[in-house]
Formats: sequence, C-alpha cells, structure tokens
Amino acid sequence: MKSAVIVFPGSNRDHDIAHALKTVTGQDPVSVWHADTTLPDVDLVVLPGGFSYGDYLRSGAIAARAPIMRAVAEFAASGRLVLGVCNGFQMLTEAGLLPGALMRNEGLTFVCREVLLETVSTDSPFTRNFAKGDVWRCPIAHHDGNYFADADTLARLEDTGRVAFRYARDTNPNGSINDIAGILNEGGNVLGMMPHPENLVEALQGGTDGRRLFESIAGAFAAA
Ligand SMILES: NC(=O)CC[C@H](N)C(=O)O
Repeated sequence: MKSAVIVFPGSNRDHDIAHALKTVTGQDPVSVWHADTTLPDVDLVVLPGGFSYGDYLRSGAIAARAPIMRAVAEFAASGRLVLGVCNGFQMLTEAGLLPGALMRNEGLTFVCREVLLETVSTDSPFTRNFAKGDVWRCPIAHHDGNYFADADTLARLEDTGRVAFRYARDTNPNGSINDIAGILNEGGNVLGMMPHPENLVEALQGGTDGRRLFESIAGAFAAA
C-alpha cells in the first residue's frame, strides 16, 4: 500500500504518521510539501496533526487553501482514501471535504491526555478491522477539537453510519456534540478524527490500540 503525507509549515505529527504507516505496512510514505500541486501515485493521502500556519485565522483554515489541497480534493472525489488526523481533520472540514466545524474546546484550554474511543461504524476501509462497540485507548492533543454540526447534518451523519468514533465512558475532552471524535464522508473514503491513533501503534508508545486503524487501511488494499 502506497501512501503520502502532506507536510505544511507547522505540521508536527507528520513523522509520527509516517512511522505508524511504516510500522504497519512496511512501506515508507512519500512526503509531499503543501506548495506542491500534484500528488504521487498512491493509495492513501494523510493530512497530519500539528499547527499548520500557526493555527492563524482558524485551525486548518489556511492549510485548506494551500496549493496541494486542490489535488487532495480531486483524489478524494475519485474515491481514493484520505485520512485527516487532528489538524488534518480541521483542514478537511475547512476544505469542505467533511461537514461541520471544529470549534475551540469547551473548557477553552489545550487538552493533552488519553481518552477512550468507541468504534461506531465498521463499514469503511478505515474501521473494517474493528468490531462495532469496541472501546479503545487513544491520545489527544488539541485546543480546537469541539466538533459541531447543525441538526440536519448531524442527523444525516448519525442515520447513515458516518460517525466513525465517539468519545466513550465520559471521556469527551472538548464538548463535541454527540461525543463525536471522528466522521466519514458520504463515500466512506475520507475519515477525519481528532485523536491520534498514530501515537499508539507499538508497545514502546504504551500500547497498540491505534494499530487497528492502520491495519484496516492496509487490509483494505490487501483484500482488493
Ligand atoms: N495535535 C494537533 O494536531 C493540534 C491541532 C490544532 N492545532 C489544535 O490545537 O486544535
């Protein structure tokens, strides 16, 4: 499985994601600079976590208008896989590739801790290796993770199995509506999530709970 990680000025989890992909798939992803306008021939594009453009204006807002994002939008429209983690999720909503918005955390502070996630939808290439209702550990680190969508959008997400992950057992760290931690686009080929599964893929990191997400993606290609 070939992948690319887009690097923006201020990205800080690009190496973490690259390490997770290498650990699980055995292949190093290609690094693509935000100012590039074309993507290499890959199966998966990742928008990593961090503080792109210093979070100026709104987290992810400037990155969503970076030159590479036109190619990312076309890549997503062709049905290929796009994963946005944390700042990457913020970029996906700002770019209109996922609905809703990520507002300032309810407590108005940066939150860096571990939460519990419940897998809600297993019907996507990103979640196929999970069981519905699985509860797993995942680290978070953000100040703008408070997911919000209007009532119609929320109903559509809930009714069509597009909520991928929810904060479980009262661990919602940011006030996200319906405890939403990650959502899918209509085609199921774009996933945005605030928590960082790339930081829990090997024992040295304190556990391997995040590994299944990368194994799901890799498995989707092995099965194809
Ligand atoms: N870890 C991250 O990706 C941080 C995301 C974003 N800059 C925030 O703090 O909300």
